[in-house]
Amino acid sequence: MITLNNVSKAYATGAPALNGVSLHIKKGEFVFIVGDSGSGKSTMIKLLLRELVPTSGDINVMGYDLVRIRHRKIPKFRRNLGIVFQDFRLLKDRNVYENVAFAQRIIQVSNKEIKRNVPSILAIVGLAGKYKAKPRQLSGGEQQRVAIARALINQPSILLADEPTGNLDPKNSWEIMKLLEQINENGTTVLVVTHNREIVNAMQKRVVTMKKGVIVSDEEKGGYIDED
Ligand SMILES: Nc1ncnc2c1ncn2[C@@H]1O[C@H](COP(=O)(O)OP(=O)(O)OP(=O)(O)O)[C@@H](O)[C@H]1O
Repeated sequence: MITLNNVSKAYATGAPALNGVSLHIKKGEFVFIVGDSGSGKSTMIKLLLRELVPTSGDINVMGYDLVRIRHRKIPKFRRNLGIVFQDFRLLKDRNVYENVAFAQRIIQVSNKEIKRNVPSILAIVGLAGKYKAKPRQLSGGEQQRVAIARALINQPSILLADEPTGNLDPKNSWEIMKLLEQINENGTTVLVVTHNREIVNAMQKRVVTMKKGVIVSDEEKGGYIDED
């Protein structure tokens, strides 16, 4: 489903952000990517989204060769991916329903289908009663649920979450992680970049640890490795 083969990425300045990274993630896995600030986690996410191209090495996601993919095929490739960020990135002047529906309008789903799909995804994320609310009327945890609904509405095979609990308190963080786990149990491959040590240790999932652009450990049912 996701294969990185000896991938390096150097920016114009500084040491390479990724340096010879190889990683294979199978369909249906739940994987945490952890590591210090600057270890290369965001760079890896950007490479998987094809926002960046590696300096060397190969990346294959869902059968797409992301080094050689043609530009016009990138939007279609990205439909396989849902993405959630630390800062939610909701449309502030639109209500919950519209924030989620928007992702379907972009790919020209009919209004009739949108009216069926949006309530059903809002029920899955536990927001059925809040469809008229604007983002500012919601808690951080609720806003992240809207973002997750938006990421899932087009039924991606892979969900990428970049620090999804970075702005949340422990209770909401835990609820969001449980929701991601449930989504994974329903068949979506889930990758979560996080600094949340307690959650990583408690969840007993695969943990890939990065340091200075290399993978220093990759463990099934792993934990958060302390620095030094
Ligand atoms: N656009 C850029 N130009 C130059 N260097 C960059 C750029 N983006 C990232 N870097 C550098 O690449 C390295 C890896 O950065 P990256 O953002 O991937 O780390 P990270 O693990 O996601 O960090 P954080 O946890 O703080 O988000 C860092 O040394 C960073 O300074």
